[in-house]
Amino acid sequence: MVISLIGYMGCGKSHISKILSDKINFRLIDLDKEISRRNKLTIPEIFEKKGEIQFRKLEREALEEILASEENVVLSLGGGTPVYYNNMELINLNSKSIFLRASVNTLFERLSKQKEKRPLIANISDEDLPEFIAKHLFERNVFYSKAQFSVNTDSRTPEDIVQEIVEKLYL
Ligand SMILES: Nc1ncnc2c1ncn2[C@@H]1O[C@H](COP(=O)(O)OP(=O)(O)OP(=O)(O)O)[C@@H](O)[C@H]1O
Ligand SMILES: O=C(O)C1=C[C@@H](O)[C@@H](O)[C@H](O)C1
Ligand SMILES: [Mg+2]
Repeated sequence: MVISLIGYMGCGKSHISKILSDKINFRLIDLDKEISRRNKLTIPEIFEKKGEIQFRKLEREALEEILASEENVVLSLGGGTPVYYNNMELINLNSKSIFLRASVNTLFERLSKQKEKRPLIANISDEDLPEFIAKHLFERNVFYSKAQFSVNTDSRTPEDIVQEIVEKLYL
C-alpha cells in the first residue's frame, strides 16, 4: 500500500511523513528528494537549469514509478504534484491520499523562515507572501480537495496529526 501526503508548500508533508512512516513501519519516499537524487541536482537547481516545465515532467515520471510499487510506502509529494497532468487521478487510483490542510497564516509562519529552497516563493518579499499564498492556495485547493482524506494541521503537533491519519486509515 502507498499512503500519499498532499498539500501546499509548508503544510508539513515532509515532516509528518517521517513520523508517520516510523510509526507504522513503512518505507518513506519524499518525491522532491527522489527527483533530486535521480537528477543529481537540488530542486532550485532543476528549476534554474531546466525550467519548471521540465521539472513537472521529471516529477510525473518519478510519481508513476513510485505509485507502481508493491511495497508499503509513505509518499510525501511536492506541493504542486497534484496540479499537473492527471496526477491527482493517478494518486487516487494507486494510493490512499491525505490532504494536510493549513491556513494562510500557518503557511506564512512556516514558509517565511525557509523560502530559499522553494523556488516558487524564493523571490517574494515577506510583505507580499501572505497574498501570494492565499491566491495560489485558492487555485490549488480544487486539486487538493480531491484527496480521499483531509486532516487539519493548524496549531497541532505532528504527533497529533499522525495519530489522526493512523485512525482514519485504520492502521
Ligand atoms: N504541525 C506542525 N507544527 C509546527 N511546525 C510544523 C508542523 N508541520 C511542519 N512544521 C514545520 O514547517 C516547516 C515546513 O514543513 P515541511 O518541510 O514538512 O513542509 P512540506 O509540506 O514538505 O513543504 P514542501 O511542499 O515545500 O516540500 C518545517 O520547518 C516543519 O518542521
Ligand atoms: O508547490 C510547488 O509547486 C512546489 C513544491 C515543492 O515541494 C517542490 O516540488 C517545488 O519547489 C515546487
Ligand atoms: Mg517537502
